[in-house]
Amino acid sequence: MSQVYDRVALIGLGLIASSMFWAIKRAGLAGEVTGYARSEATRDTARRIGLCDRVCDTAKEAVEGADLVVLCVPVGAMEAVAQEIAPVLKPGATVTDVGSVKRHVIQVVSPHIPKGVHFIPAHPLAGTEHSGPESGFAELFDNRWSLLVPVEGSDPHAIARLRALWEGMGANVDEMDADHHDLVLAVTSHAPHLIAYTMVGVADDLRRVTDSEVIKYSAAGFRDFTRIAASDPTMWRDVFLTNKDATLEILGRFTEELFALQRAIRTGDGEHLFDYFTRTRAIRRGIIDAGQDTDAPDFGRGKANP
Ligand SMILES: NC(=O)c1ccc[n+]([C@@H]2O[C@H](COP(=O)([O-])OP(=O)(O)OC[C@H]3O[C@@H](n4cnc5c(N)ncnc54)[C@H](O)[C@@H]3O)[C@@H](O)[C@H]2O)c1
Ligand SMILES: O=C(O)C(=O)C[C@]1(C(=O)O)C=C[C@@H](O)C=C1
Repeated sequence: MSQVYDRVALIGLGLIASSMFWAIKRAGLAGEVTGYARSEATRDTARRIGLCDRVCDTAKEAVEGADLVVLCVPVGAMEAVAQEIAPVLKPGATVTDVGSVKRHVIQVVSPHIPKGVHFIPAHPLAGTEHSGPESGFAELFDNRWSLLVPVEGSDPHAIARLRALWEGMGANVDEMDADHHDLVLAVTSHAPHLIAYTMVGVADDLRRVTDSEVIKYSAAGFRDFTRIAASDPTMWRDVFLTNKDATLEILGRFTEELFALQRAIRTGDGEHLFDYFTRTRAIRRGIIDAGQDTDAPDFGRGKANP
């Protein structure tokens, strides 16, 4: 892979920024990568582990002269960072972000982007429950989607360049409108996280009744919930506060379906339960067949589990 940008600046040195750094280095996609994080402790850690070619003590210093600036902070911090770096953005540079919500980021960041600077929001659909500068790894984006959400009048050449960066980091790239993005992610990511947080909260409430049995006999389903519910509280608080409408819409539908299932259990309607689970099983199969669950073990599909 050849170099896509001369200089890239990463603002906020957590899971996504550190993974981007290692993926950029793996493929030689940038000449120099600078980085900035708000806390001195994070900057020290970054310097110690060689995260970024140059770690700067201010966001402005990191951004000066950069051809690409990537905002890798929680969604609720995007506006303040955009406002701070705006005066030093290089004409012709591109600003992008990796936030999990897109309409809100566009609303609060766009007004701060000077004329002559491109703004192309993005969102990699890849992550883990870990956060911070030491949690990143070069393979995070391999074979995952990264969605570009161009705003009105986005320059096609700048979009193509950002696409080349994400493809160079191993991702498959698609473009999507911001509102559609926020609705899709409310279904596939935001509501599921809230449900996991709730389920683990319920288990915690029951702790006095069950002692430590919930942990001791934790079955696979609950373990998956605990992994998701260990995700960063700041990040997820911001996601729910900024993707309010779409999340509430999906939770409304979720509650209706939950009530229907609750009723089927109470009335002994096995047919309803069986049909429902048959339909949802087919969705899982579809995801695996589309090759989008790289973590899924092969359960011998087509043999014992067709
Ligand atoms: N974790 C995921 O699974 C995931 C996946 C895709 C996208 N995202 C999005 O990526 C962004 C970063 O998430 P992450 O998982 O890398 O988070 P993280 O917690 O690992 O890192 C965030 C970094 O931003 C820094 N920061 C916070 N406020 C700041 C500010 N005002 N100025 C400068 N730095 C600040 C923090 O100190 C930290 O270093 C978020 O917007 C999130 O929604 C996360
Ligand atoms: O795998 C995980 O741990 C994640 O939660 C990653 C995940 C997701 O929901 O898939 C979380 C938030 C993002 O914005 C994108 C990806």
